[in-house]
Amino acid sequence: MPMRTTTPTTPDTGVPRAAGPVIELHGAAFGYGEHAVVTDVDLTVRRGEIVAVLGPNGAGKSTLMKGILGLNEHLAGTIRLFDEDADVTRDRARVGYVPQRHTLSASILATAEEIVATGRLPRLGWLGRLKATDRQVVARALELVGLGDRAATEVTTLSGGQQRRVLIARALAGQADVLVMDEPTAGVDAASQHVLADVLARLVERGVTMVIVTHELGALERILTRIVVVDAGHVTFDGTPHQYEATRAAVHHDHDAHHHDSELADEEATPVLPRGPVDPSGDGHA
Ligand SMILES: Nc1ncnc2c1ncn2[C@@H]1O[C@H](COP(=O)(O)OP(=O)(O)OP(=O)(O)O)[C@@H](O)[C@H]1O
Repeated sequence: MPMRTTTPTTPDTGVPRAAGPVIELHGAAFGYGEHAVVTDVDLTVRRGEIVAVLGPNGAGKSTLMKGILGLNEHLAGTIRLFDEDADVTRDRARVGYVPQRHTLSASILATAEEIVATGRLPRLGWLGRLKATDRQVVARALELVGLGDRAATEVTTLSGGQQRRVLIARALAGQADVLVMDEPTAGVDAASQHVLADVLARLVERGVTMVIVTHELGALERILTRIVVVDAGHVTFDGTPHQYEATRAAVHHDHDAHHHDSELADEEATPVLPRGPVDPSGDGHA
């Protein structure tokens, strides 16, 4: 995995100024069949960024992530991965997917090690056999998420937070440069959220880029470099956590000024934000 560079960083995000784009969407639309769910998406994620994707239920967050991964219909615009047209990228395994935990069905009888080993499949030859080096990669991935001592444990007997870490290790075993995660902290208690955030922080130090769909920032907040809000199929905000907080504060201030004793104040966890700055690197290149 690539190491973090010593290139000068922007004070606001810590992301190297010259970090190249790993995901670039321009005017992109994704959906199912011919029905577009998210449209007009312009989004650039640079190496080393940790981007949270927020938004209400049904806003299109998962649809956008699946679009990046090539798992649904690409209906308009362009997608580039690692500076290559996504349709011709040979190495899609460089983008790892950590799905929601319920993909680990209770009926699966497999150890943590066996689940993580499936992450090697895109990297195996046509015989599909794990070699000694593959086993080492699997063991390292389990160690990296703090489950080195649980390799032989049945996944269904692990806690929710540990199962999520198994899924992260599976994506790491594919030696992904970018991890796209769907709700890694949902339903996980505060203490386990902090363990997960520590695991993700360790990955950041190794230069992994992350795009994380989440309903609430929680323990992830301290590791984020950027926040994107999706609402009703559109990106409605894209900026640093600092800019996000400032915008939220302004929205609430405005809201409170108009609804002093209204019950509406708590109605929406993610307020509809005006479109924010789209260039968190501050170098003029979105
Ligand atoms: N496989 C599918 N086929 C058809 N429509 C789908 C499919 N998956 C999602 N949708 C529709 O796309 C819209 C957006 O759903 P999506 O799951 O992307 O939202 P989300 O923001 O991730 O929501 P949540 O926070 O609840 O997970 C919804 O109207 C949903 O019904």
